[in-house]
Amino acid sequence: MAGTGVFAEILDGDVYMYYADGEWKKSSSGKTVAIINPTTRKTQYKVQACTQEEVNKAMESAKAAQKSWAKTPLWKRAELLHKAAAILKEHKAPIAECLVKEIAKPAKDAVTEVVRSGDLVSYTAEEGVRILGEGKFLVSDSFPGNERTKYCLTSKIPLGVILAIPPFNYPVNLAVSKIAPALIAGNSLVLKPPTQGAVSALHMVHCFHLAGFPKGLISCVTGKGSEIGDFLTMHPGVNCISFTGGDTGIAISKKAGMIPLQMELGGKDACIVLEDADLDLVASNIIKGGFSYSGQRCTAVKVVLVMESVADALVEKVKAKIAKLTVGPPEDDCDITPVVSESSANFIEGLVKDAKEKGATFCQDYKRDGNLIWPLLLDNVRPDMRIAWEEPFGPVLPIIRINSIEEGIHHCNASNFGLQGSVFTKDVNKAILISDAMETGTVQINSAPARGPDHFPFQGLKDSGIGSQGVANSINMMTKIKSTVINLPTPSYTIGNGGHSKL
Ligand SMILES: NC(=O)c1ccc[n+]([C@@H]2O[C@H](COP(=O)([O-])OP(=O)(O)OC[C@H]3O[C@@H](n4cnc5c(N)ncnc54)[C@H](O)[C@@H]3O)[C@@H](O)[C@H]2O)c1
Repeated sequence: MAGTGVFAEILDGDVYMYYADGEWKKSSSGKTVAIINPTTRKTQYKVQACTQEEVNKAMESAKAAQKSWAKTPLWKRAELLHKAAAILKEHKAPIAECLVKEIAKPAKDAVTEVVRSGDLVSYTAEEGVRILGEGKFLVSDSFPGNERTKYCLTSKIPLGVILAIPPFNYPVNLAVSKIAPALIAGNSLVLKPPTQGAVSALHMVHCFHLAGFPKGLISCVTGKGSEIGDFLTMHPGVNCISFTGGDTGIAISKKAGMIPLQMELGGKDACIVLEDADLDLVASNIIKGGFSYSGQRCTAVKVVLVMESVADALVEKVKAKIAKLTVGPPEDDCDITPVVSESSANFIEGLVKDAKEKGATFCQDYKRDGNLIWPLLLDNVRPDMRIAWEEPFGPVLPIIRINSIEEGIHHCNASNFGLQGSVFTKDVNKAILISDAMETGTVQINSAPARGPDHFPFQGLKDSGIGSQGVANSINMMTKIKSTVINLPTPSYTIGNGGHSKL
């Protein structure tokens, strides 16, 4: 159970402690932040509201710890990461329980998130020893005007202290996807978990603690993003920010100093359906893509752009599948569970009302109880409706009927987002042309958008982000190239098998 067994150490009374300098600590603020269970809408957990002074201390120890960590052999760093991964997987049940209670993630998906996170940590350790185990050797005579008088040795060096800020919807997976690459590359890390999801993240951090990482190397400071957020992101001790979330990321990018940024932000992933598409395949992908975790995924299908001639048939198939979705608490492993907060539910309701006023066709009755919103398909959505452009982050999916492929591409590209998109057709040549025309970081052919598998590159264009994620990309992003150039007094060439060089 959460907060018991090995995790009893992270709890003080009924308040979860924050982690810094290798220890679980109470904040001197005396204040706590309540974590509301989205299902019961009552306080489920409490975490420390850290002060700016405590953030400063965490930054200082991160800086000190990084210096010796960077001198720790790569294989030893990898070994510790493998150990943390195993501990994480061993304790999947209590961590999954937190995900169920804090963010209403369906029980089975919650377990999957923890196991996937353990796998991600191990994979990153392995990928890291290969990527970081290689450098480059360049010779100068390939560039015009140069003789072979310079040998350039390059290797990848750490950046320093990485600030990691994940969102609520994958508080464990999107935290380890920053922690593991940072650590394998020789960086230290300060984690600011989302409020909803903080306790899952603290349990996950304890697994790293139990693995025996040096003190100060990882810390986890809790508190309101609005209170310590700016202080963290503008902190002079931070050498790189890896952020996943919504528009907050755009504001952070503008405020952050001259440091590398990895920003994975919102999306409005379009699903373009051509006349020759396998409609059963499309319908099941729309259900999986649009409604799993109640639509609260960055890569959820967020708008369907379907050719008019097949729209009626597709809508019928999707409606039939929606009717089979179970709606209820995450503990019962329902398909549709309460959305993360009341304000999120209110926002979704605002989009639904706007669509109603402007004449969208409701394929089901709109139904809401607290934070629980029943799955809703809105047909005949038009570009003047907010739902055509905004990210509901809930189980509401708009369908826009199109009369040409160009119309679909135009709608996709008119969005300020450019995370992923998908195209359904049996004509692979058309699919490639459409993929090239869509201004998104990834296009899925004949499948719903998805971030995984976690070693695939993952990136957004436009307001959807800066940089690229995925195991290898994150490792590279959290390093910098360092060169050492050996200068020879005279050119030196090797002849190989042909004879002896004249010395
Ligand atoms: N592209 C991706 O990889 C990806 C993945 C998952 C979610 N998302 C996006 O995340 C959003 C949903 O997540 P959310 O509601 O947690 O996003 P959010 O932007 O509200 O919050 C993200 C994180 O930022 C923190 N934060 C808030 N204010 C801050 C500040 N001033 N300074 C520093 N940190 C601050 C939050 O506490 C949280 O940890 C959606 O828009 C979704 O599309 C994107």
